[in-house]
Amino acid sequence: MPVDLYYVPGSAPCRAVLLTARALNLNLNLKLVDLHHGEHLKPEYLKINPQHTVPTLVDDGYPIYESRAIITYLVNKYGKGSALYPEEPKARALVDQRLYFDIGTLYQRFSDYFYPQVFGNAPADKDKLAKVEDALQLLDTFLEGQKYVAGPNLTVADLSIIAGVSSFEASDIDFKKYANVKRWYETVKSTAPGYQEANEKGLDAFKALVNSILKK
Ligand SMILES: N[C@@H](CCC(=O)N[C@@H](CS)C(=O)NCC(=O)O)C(=O)O
Repeated sequence: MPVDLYYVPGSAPCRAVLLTARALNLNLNLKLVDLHHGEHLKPEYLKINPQHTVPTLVDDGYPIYESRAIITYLVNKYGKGSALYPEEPKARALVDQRLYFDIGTLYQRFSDYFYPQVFGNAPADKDKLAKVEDALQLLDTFLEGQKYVAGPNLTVADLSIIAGVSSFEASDIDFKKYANVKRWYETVKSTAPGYQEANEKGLDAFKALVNSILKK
């Protein structure tokens, strides 16, 4: 039974899933969703994901959405014993903490700051920018003396966070001024399996979309 992934190449949460699949050497059956034409709002799609988001994974008929739930599921199911999502409770708790920091703080604050400018024609809000900078400072602190965001090994937390932080490249946020973040970014780029194919390609599509909108 194939594992289907409903996705959009430019989407950061979709890129996190593609990176995880590559790290697990797992082939996904990719199904492009045309958000622009509202394919995600059609009854067939709402049946598998009422939240109408990408990514959505369908494994043997079982749908899972929310990228961080998908990537941890993939390691649980297809990467038994993998360091990508360690089983030891404390090590796992640290990975989970980073994933929740990502969804609730880091990527959330970036979305609050940047997407109204891109998709809502809103002016840049300096208070929102200060919150993003505060989150980047926290990430920098987490990375002090650590190779990866949850310790010495690459984990799904790195894959989720790099998919989001790489999207910052489309904005005016200079995340490379945080020395630990800059070093970590280069490390993950060069050590995450299939990084170029799984993240960089979609990131280029995202940047092109942002540029085309902001130039109008
Ligand atoms: N927290 C979700 C966010 C997913 C999300 O918002 N995806 C966007 C594309 S990047 C989407 O599907 N937007 C369409 C919609 O919400 O209707 C995840 O990580 O999967």
